[in-house]
Amino acid sequence: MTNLQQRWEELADIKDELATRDWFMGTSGNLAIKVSESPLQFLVTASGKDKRKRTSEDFLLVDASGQAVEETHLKPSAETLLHVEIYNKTKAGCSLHVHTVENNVVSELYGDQGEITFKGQEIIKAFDKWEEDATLTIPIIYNHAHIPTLAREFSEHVQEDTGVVLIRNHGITVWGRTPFEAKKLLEAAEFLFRYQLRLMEFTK
Ligand SMILES: CSCCC(=O)C(=O)COP(=O)(O)O
Ligand SMILES: [Zn+2]
Repeated sequence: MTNLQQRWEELADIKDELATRDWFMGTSGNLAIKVSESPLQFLVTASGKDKRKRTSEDFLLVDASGQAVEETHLKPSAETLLHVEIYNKTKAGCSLHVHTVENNVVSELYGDQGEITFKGQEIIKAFDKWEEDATLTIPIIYNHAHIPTLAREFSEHVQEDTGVVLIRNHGITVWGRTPFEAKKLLEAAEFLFRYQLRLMEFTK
């Protein structure tokens, strides 16, 4: 199997797994995995597809500016520019974007603050924060319809090889050095969002 095929299968497996969680409602969401460093090329989901289906047209290879590397009728995800920022600025190997009801509600509740901070939660360790009083702050950015503008604002929060950003009333984007790490961060963030919403039900 070539490197490209291996990365394809890896991303397809993650897509299947996130699909079992019902995290691709209404064709939402997009995923990417780095294939080569120099030149920078990554696989990204084709736009507008039902990401619950596994097909030979699920992904296409794009370059450092998000353009398809080869002639294809497939369109890269409408949000490819966000993945472009991640791979150009960090050593991340995988980036995942999903819309869930929980991440949308949390982003709306805390959107005016521009961030949400979690503390006293064991699962914060998933973000490599091991101190007893560790806090995790997730930025929340405005959902600009103009994707280059969205990508520019998103880019301000892309500083490390791992990260997580909420886009208000839109969804979450996470990235990690490996697909395993990106998925771990996504699951941990969604756990925290569910916890927060559940807790609020009892503290009204
Ligand atoms: C119907 S969801 C609207 C677009 C979006 O936010 C998304 O995540 C999916 O867009 P893509 O072009 O990647 O399919
Ligand atoms: Zn989206």
